Amino acid sequence: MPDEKTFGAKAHKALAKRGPLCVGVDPHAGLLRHWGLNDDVAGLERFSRTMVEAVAGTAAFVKPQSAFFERFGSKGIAVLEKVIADTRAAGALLLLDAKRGDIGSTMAAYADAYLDPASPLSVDAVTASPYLGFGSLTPLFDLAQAHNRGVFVLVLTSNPEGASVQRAKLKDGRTVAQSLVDDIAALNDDAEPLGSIGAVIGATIKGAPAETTGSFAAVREHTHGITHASPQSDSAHDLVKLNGPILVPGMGAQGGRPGDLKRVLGRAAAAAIPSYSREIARQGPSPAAIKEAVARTLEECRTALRR
Ligand SMILES: O=C(O)c1cc(=O)[nH]c(=O)n1[C@@H]1O[C@H](COP(=O)(O)O)[C@@H](O)[C@H]1O
Repeated sequence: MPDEKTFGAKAHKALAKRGPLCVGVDPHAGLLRHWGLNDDVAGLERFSRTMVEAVAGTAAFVKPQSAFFERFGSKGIAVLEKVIADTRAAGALLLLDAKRGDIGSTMAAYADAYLDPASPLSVDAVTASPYLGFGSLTPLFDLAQAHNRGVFVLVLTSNPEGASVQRAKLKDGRTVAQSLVDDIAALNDDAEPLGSIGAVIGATIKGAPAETTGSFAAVREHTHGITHASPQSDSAHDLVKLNGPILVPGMGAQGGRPGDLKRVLGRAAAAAIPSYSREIARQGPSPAAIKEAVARTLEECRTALRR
């Protein structure tokens, strides 16, 4: 029986209603300059709140990147709190890109910061790094479940350096990335219509899932010098069982295109959340130009995912 209150159900509904798009709010110093703003707290606030005002009524998801706010200290965090409130009011789901990962006891404090409804930084879902071990994220998963929030676990990141860790092989022959997918799948288990634990898979990764290649070429291609390779292993990025939303960064500025969504995700592309930051923000500061870019990008993603 589907539980409509869970983050997975809300993400599923948002994808169906608003369409497959996440807009990142990444106030780079260069973008502030491009908008004619100073690289200070006032510039940060003007940029971020203009972005939210232009996109959060249309895009299903808005994803502020915490680092750009943190660099201004407490005043920057205060702006992030306003961004969170504005996004909520406009009806988009809030993903905070914080990429936290620590020992379990500290992870519990991160969970309180981002997923406890009483926190001023409380959001719908947060990104997390599993490289202290997937199990170290358990406090985050537990609080997410308790409060109907979500977690997006980094699996195959959009940067080329990620492959050296993520494509490395475990003793059982699976890649680290595949073991993460399997761990997430176990948490999402029989959730309907979608589990609340998501994966992050960059649009820029090379190769394709096992289901479309029928081989493990994808894994071999993306090794950047590391030798993997046994075709009999069951370790390509097989996403079919994931049963969770898939955040797909690397779109636009990093070279990912809507046509990459199906190439990278195969059948799991139905749960794709393509995410663009700089490509959309570069169209500013005119809110009308930002809105236009959102509408055009959403249509391109819709079309690519329909095919
Ligand atoms: O978790 C993320 O959002 C993320 C994961 C990843 O693999 N690659 C990646 O670029 N990101 C984030 O997505 C955003 C990409 O920004 P643009 O390249 O400007 O679209 C940045 O905020 C990154 O920190």
